[in-house]
Amino acid sequence: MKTITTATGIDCRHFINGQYMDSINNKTFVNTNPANEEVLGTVAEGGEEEINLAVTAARRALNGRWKTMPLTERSKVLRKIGDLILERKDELARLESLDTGKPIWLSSTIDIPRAAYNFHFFADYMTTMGTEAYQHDDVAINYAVRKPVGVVGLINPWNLPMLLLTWKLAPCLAAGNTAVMKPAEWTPMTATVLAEICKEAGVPDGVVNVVHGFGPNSAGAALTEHPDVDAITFTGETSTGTAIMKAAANSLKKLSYELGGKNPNIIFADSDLDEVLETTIKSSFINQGEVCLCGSRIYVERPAYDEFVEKFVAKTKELVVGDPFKEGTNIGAMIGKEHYDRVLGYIDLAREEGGTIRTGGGRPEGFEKGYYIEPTIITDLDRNARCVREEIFGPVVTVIPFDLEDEVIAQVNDSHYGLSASIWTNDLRRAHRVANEVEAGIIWVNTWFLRDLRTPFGGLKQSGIGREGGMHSFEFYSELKNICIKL
Ligand SMILES: O=C(O)C(=O)/C=C/C=C/O
Repeated sequence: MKTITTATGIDCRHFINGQYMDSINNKTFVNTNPANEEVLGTVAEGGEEEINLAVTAARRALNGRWKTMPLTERSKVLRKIGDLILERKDELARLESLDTGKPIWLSSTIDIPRAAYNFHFFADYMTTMGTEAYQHDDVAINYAVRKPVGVVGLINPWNLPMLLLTWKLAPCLAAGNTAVMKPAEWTPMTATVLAEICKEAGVPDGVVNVVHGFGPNSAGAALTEHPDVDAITFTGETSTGTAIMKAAANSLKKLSYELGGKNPNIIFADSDLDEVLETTIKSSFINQGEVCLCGSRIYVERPAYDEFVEKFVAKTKELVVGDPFKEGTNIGAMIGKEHYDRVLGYIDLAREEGGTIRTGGGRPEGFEKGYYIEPTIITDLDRNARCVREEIFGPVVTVIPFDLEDEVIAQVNDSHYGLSASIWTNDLRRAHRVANEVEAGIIWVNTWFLRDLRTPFGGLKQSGIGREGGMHSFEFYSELKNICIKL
């Protein structure tokens, strides 16, 4: 594997049964850097044949060394993966920023360290797991044992590629499963390197497999339809989630989904505005707004509305959009042309819907190449405007005033999403009351994206199915068997 010494990328091949390999038909597709539209390398284009090879390897590996390996040894392997990720942090951060367009400081301080922590966390957590037992009078004793689900398909998004891949792969392996990973076509590089890191850490051949591909009838579709894949875990757009569910239905696969969101950020007038602004800049624009948890619907209690908007616009204007590898860049490039056009389309729609663009609103000056969009704040939109209701997944937020608590809760809950929400207030009772009423799976009060990996993580409604995190990951990545012994 060519390590990164220049601003170029690497060629990405499949990783099946412990070996890198090209596609059987030698087909490849080009991987492009969204920050300058230059070629980073080629990617093996996988399909049904490569998925079949990977699933066969994963099935065989289920009953090999991985099954007989003592729990403490498997825990050490996961810990070693985390260690090796940290050893290669700079290389992995560079690859992640080349693939995604996100600033290198973000890859280096969040994406890659969190990827390592995902493995370190589950390496520890897996050794603390218990199950349950019940004494049935003097008649019988019942006890439950956890067994792996089996072969798991991991279909990975492009916004936080390594953070999210490891968030799923770590518990998947901790529970004794084997994995076939399908990275997003725009971000193949860190997943490709992760495969060799797993092998170096002692993961037996066939336990971890990577198959690249894109578009319809590709590796992703083959993985979701494969009869010998027991479960699918997916993070991404709600519409793709629906398609996967249909494909997985015939073989009744177990599904874990973290899907889209249109997350409210509710700011009451009694909150500390400076503290609110510092976090709201992040929850609005970090990672180019390409985070499913971003607070893209901002509701401000009317007494604080004008001051908030004025200060929020001023701070947003200070943000630097540009080269992900340049010191001082706050916002990098969007993932690719298609998404760039889609987000710009929403900004145009906001104008048509009567919105006022307070700052941003398009492509920044001075960029010949690359998919850059200015951080954009929109006010004066009706609550039913599409830009208020639909996920934009870019550096674009709407700000809406409200007067009454019940009013803002009703507006916030009037959505088919229900992933996360932030609530800002110093009124303790109101914080609990509003948190209790908001329909979302993840609520932050006076903060955002503060993560404790033991907590249940996932969305309601069309934002997801199931929860991952701590015990909840094991609920998904294992099967509980109850054994009843007659005394
Ligand atoms: O922090 C996490 O565990 C996580 O899953 C973040 C998801 C962000 C999606 O865009």
